[in-house]
Amino acid sequence: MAEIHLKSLAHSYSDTPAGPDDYAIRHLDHVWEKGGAYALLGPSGCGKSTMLNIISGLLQPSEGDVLFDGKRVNELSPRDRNIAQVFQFPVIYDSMTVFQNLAFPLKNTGVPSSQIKAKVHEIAGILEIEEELHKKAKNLTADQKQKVSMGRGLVRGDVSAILFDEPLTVIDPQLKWKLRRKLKQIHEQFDITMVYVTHDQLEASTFADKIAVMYGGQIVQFGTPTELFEQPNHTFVGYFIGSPGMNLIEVQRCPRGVCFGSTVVPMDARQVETLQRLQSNNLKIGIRPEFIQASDIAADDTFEAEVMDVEDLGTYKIMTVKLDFETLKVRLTEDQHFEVGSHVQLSFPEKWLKLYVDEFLVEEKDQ
Ligand SMILES: Nc1ncnc2c1ncn2[C@@H]1O[C@H](COP(=O)(O)OP(=O)(O)OP(=O)(O)O)[C@@H](O)[C@H]1O
Repeated sequence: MAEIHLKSLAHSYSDTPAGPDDYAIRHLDHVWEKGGAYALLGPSGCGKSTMLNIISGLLQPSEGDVLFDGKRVNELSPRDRNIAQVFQFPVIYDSMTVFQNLAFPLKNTGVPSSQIKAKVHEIAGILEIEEELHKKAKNLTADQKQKVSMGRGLVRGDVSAILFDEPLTVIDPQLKWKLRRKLKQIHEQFDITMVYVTHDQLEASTFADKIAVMYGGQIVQFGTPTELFEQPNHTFVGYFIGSPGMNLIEVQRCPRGVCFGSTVVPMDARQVETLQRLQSNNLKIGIRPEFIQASDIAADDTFEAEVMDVEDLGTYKIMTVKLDFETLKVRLTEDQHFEVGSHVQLSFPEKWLKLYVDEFLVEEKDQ
C-alpha cells in the first residue's frame, strides 16, 4: 500500500492543446494517503477515469509527476506500479473457472499454491461466490461476473492501491448496497488504499471517509461528507451535493452587502470590505434548502417570498418559493404548513449563508 501524490498534474488528449478547454486534467495537486478509503466524485466527463488511468499507468500525463511513497513512477508500467484496477464492466477470462480467475493475479506474482487456495476462498467467502468457484466464468450472471472482477482486484494483499472505476454500474440495484458494504468491510479488514470513482453522491458517502469532488478537470474540494455539505468550497460542490442542491443566487455589490433585484442581503463590515477588495463581478450567495428558516412572522432580517409549490416527500417537504425573480428551495419539517400562493417570511442564518467569488467560497481566513 502506498501514498499516491499527484504533483502539478495536467493531461490533454490533444498533442497541441490550445487552451484550458483542451485539458481533461488541469493542473492538479493531490495526495491520496496510505490506507485511506476515498471516493472520486464528479459528473460525466470531468476527468475521473483519466486520473485513474494516470495513477495506474495506463496513461502518461502530459505534465507533472505521479509519486508513490515519494518515488516518481511516471515511467513505470501498470504491472510494475502494482495497482489493481476494477472497471465498470467485468474483466475476466470466460474460459477459466471462477477459482482460476481469482487465482490468476496471485499465480502471476509467484505466490505458493497453498496460499493461493486460502486467499481465493477468503475473498470468495466475503463476496459470497464460494458456490461458484468451480463454474466456468462464461456461465455466470452479469452481477456474478463483476463480483469475480472485483475479487481479482482484492485477492492481492500487496498492491499499492485498488482503483475502482464505477464498479457497480452493471450490478442489480438490490445488490449494490450490499457490495458497497462489502468493499467497506474489505477496506477495514485489509487496510488497503482504495479510490472509488462514482458520479453518485450516496455511493461516495457510504463508501468513503473522504471524498474528492472533481469538476472541469480539477479537484474543487477534498473533504468528509459533512464538510462537503456544510462548507462547500465551490459552487459546484454546493449544487452537486445534497438533494436538492444548494440555492445559488447571482448578486451584485451593494453599499451594505450584496443585492439581487430589489432585495438587499446585508453582510457584516468585514465581508463588505472583502467584496470591495476582490475585484471580480462574478459574485454569488449560496444557502442550502435545509438552512433557510421559514415562518409566517415578518422581522427585520426576513425576506418575503411567494410559495410556488410544496412537495411532500414523506418525512419532510420541499417548498419552492419565489424571492424577487429567484426561485429557491426550502426544506420543511412534516408539521410546517404553507399554502401555495401565500406569502412566507424567510431568513438566512449568517452561519449558513455563503459568499462565492469566481465560484470559490470566500472563507473567514480570506476576510
Ligand atoms: N481517449 C480520449 N481521447 C480524447 N478525449 C478523451 C479521451 N478519453 C476521455 N476524453 C475526454 O476527456 C475528458 C475527461 O474524460 P474522462 O473519461 O476522464 O471523464 P469521466 O469523469 O471519467 O467521465 P465518465 O464518468 O463519463 O466516465 C472528457 O472531455 C472526454 O471527452
